[in-house]
Amino acid sequence: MAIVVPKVTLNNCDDDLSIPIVGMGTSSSPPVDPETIIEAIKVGYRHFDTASLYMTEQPLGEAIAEALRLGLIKSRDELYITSKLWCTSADKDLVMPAIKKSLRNLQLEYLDMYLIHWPIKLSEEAQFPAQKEHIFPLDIKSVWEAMEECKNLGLTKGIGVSNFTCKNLEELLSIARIPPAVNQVELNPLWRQKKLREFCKEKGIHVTAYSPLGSFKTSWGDNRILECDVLQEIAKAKGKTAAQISLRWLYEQGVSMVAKSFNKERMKQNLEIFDWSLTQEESNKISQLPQRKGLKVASAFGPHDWLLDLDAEN
Ligand SMILES: NC(=O)C1=CN([C@@H]2O[C@H](COP(=O)(O)OP(=O)(O)OC[C@H]3O[C@@H](n4cnc5c(N)ncnc54)[C@H](OP(=O)(O)O)[C@@H]3O)[C@@H](O)[C@H]2O)C=CC1
Ligand SMILES: O=C[C@H](O)[C@@H](O)[C@@H](O)[C@H](O)C(=O)O
Repeated sequence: MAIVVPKVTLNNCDDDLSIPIVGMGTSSSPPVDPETIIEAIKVGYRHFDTASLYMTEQPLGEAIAEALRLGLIKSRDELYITSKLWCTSADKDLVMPAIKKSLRNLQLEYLDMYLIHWPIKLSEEAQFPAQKEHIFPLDIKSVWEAMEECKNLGLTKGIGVSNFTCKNLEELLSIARIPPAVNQVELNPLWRQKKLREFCKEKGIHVTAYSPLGSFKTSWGDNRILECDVLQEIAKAKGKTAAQISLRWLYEQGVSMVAKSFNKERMKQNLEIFDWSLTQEESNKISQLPQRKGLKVASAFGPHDWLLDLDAEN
C-alpha cells in the first residue's frame, strides 16, 4: 500500500494547489533512471523536484508516462512537479523558451511549480566556478514578469524562487503582481534559517527545505546530520533513524521538504514521519545544535564580492 503524504495549500497558485510535505529530490549524478521514480511512486511519492540543470526532467517525464500506463496513478493531476529556471536562462526573453523546454522534457502540459533556481544570472559560456565577467545579479523585475506570464498562460500552476534571501524577497515583493508561492532553500537541523522562515511566514511564502539530510555523498554535502550525536540519541530513544528525526523536525517547523533517496527502504523510511512526534525537550535540543551552511554560493559559483555578501545575508 502506498503511503499517503499530507499536503499544505499554497498561496497565489491556481486550483487551490497543495504541496505534498515530503517530495523526492532528483538531483543526482548520474541522473536518476525512470525505474527508480516508478518505485518512488509505488511507495507513495507524489511530489518530485527537478530542474533543467539536473538533466533529470527527461527520466522523470518517462517515469510519469509509464506510471500512467501502469495505472499507478490515474491522472497527471495526482502529482506535484517542480522544475527550475537555470541561471543561464534568467533573462526576460529566455524564461518562456526555458519553461517550454522543461515541459517538453517532462512530456507535460503544465508544471505545478516553476522556480527561479538562484538570484543569479550567468552568461551562456559560464563554467564552474564562474569568472567574474560571466556572473551577474538578476534583473528581478523583468525576469519575474516573464515568470508571471508563464503562470498566466497556464504553463505552471504556481511560481516561486529558490535560494532567495530576505533581501532578495523584499525586492521581489515590491514589484510582483503575483507574489512568489514558494522559496526553496537549504534547511535542516544544522542550518535552521530562523530569520528567513519567520520572514516567509509573515509574507505567506511557503518554505521548502532542500538537502534536508545534509546532502550526504554530493560534492558539497557531508554526513554531519546522519551521524549527529544528538539526532542519533533521539532516534535511538524513539526507535527511528537520524534521517527521520531530521525530517520530522522539519515537518514540525511547518515547512515541506525534498529528500533524495534512490534506495527503496530509505525512500519509504523518509515518508514514515507522520504518525509520531518529537517532545518539546527533543525539539529544544535540536534547536541548539551548532549551525553550518552546506551549499555556499561563493564556493559553488565563484568567490566574488557580491556572492560572498549573499552568503553573509543568511
Ligand atoms: N534549489 C536548490 O538549489 C537545490 C535543490 N536541491 C534539491 O533537494 C534534493 C535533496 O537534496 P540533496 O542535496 O540531494 O540531499 P539530501 O539531504 O536529500 O541527502 C541525500 C543523501 O542522503 C542519503 N539518504 C537519503 N535518505 C536516507 C536515510 N533515510 N538514511 C540514510 N541516508 C539517506 C541518500 O542516499 P541514498 O540515495 O543511497 O539513500 C543521499 O546520499 C535534491 O535532490 C534536489 O532536488 C538540492 C540542492 C540545491
Ligand atoms: O553551480 C552550483 C551548483 O551546481 C548548485 O547550483 C546546485 O547544487 C543546485 O543548486 C542544485 O539545485 O543542486
